[in-house]
Amino acid sequence: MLTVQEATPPAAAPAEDCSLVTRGLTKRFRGGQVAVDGLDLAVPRGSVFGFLGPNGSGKTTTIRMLLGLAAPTAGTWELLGTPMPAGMPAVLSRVGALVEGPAFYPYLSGEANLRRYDAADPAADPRTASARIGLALDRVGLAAAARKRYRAYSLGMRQRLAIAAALLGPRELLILDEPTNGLDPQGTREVRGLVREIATEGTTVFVSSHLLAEVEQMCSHVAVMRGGRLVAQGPIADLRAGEVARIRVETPDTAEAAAVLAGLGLAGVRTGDGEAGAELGSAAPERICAALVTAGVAVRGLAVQRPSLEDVFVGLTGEGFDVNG
Ligand SMILES: Nc1ncnc2c1ncn2[C@@H]1O[C@H](COP(=O)(O)OP(=O)(O)OP(=O)(O)O)[C@@H](O)[C@H]1O
Repeated sequence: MLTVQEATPPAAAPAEDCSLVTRGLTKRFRGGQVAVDGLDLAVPRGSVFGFLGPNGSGKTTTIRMLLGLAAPTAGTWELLGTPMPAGMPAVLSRVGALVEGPAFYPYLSGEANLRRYDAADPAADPRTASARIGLALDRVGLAAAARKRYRAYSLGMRQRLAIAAALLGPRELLILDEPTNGLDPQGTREVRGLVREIATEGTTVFVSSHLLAEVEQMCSHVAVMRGGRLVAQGPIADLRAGEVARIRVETPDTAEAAAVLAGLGLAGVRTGDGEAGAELGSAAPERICAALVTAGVAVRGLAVQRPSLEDVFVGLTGEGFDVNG
């Protein structure tokens, strides 16, 4: 169920079914600024979980805390069912992460760059490095370009290589901070497709974004941040279930049209300049059209309007969501 934190306790899947759980996670920076405020996240195993919020809403700070790169001021968290930070050494090899873009050498090939990354991991067995690197390149679709120099890679290829670096070794959880930031539309499509593919292989993906449309296309679940606080989280399908479609009739006969809509038992009947509308509910648009025409209403246009996910967020949070951050 989708929950709005102000109204109900936070959602969600029971902790044992989750790859990532936080309870009251808080970060107050020196100087007093609270960047993350009492965050309760529950990321179901196997989900593609969008961590959505405008720039500055606390996403990167949260991700840095999850990975042990910043210490929380308060709260607890678990990765793969293991309490952190105590379990970090045991769990980190099962978690891939892309936080600040990894630095790659422009004059080395993608493969040689990954070799350097792999060699820096003390847990990785050097005898199996080639197989591991080959598999990671294959998973991100760069096998054919493995020998190409990094500087000849497109933006999308560069980001896919960064994801390959996070996928050196089998991962149960992948944490990606704004993986499409700075990419052109083609690169964005490539990375989105890759994230979906990784998820179908059973890896839970936790991915931050400030783009609502992107999360909508890529994710099964979403959590919405605003000003360091969680305002909603749950499956996107539940968000959709909360949408109320409306029927809109363009007509000079607004009063008559409104009377017909009310007569059909539709809720939320409203009239405006040259139009009348109502909530569609389970009514069939063609029946509404027929009823209007039978009643002598001059129908100039008829449309079913389904609110965007952004409209749903506005309804849930009582404020707008700036999709461009
Ligand atoms: N080291 C720091 N010291 C003080 N304030 C910080 C520090 N790091 C982040 N902040 C502040 O904390 C808030 C949350 O920042 P954060 O980077 O986590 O947000 P974000 O949602 O990831 O945004 P972006 O996508 O722009 O990185 C911002 O107001 C930011 O200025």
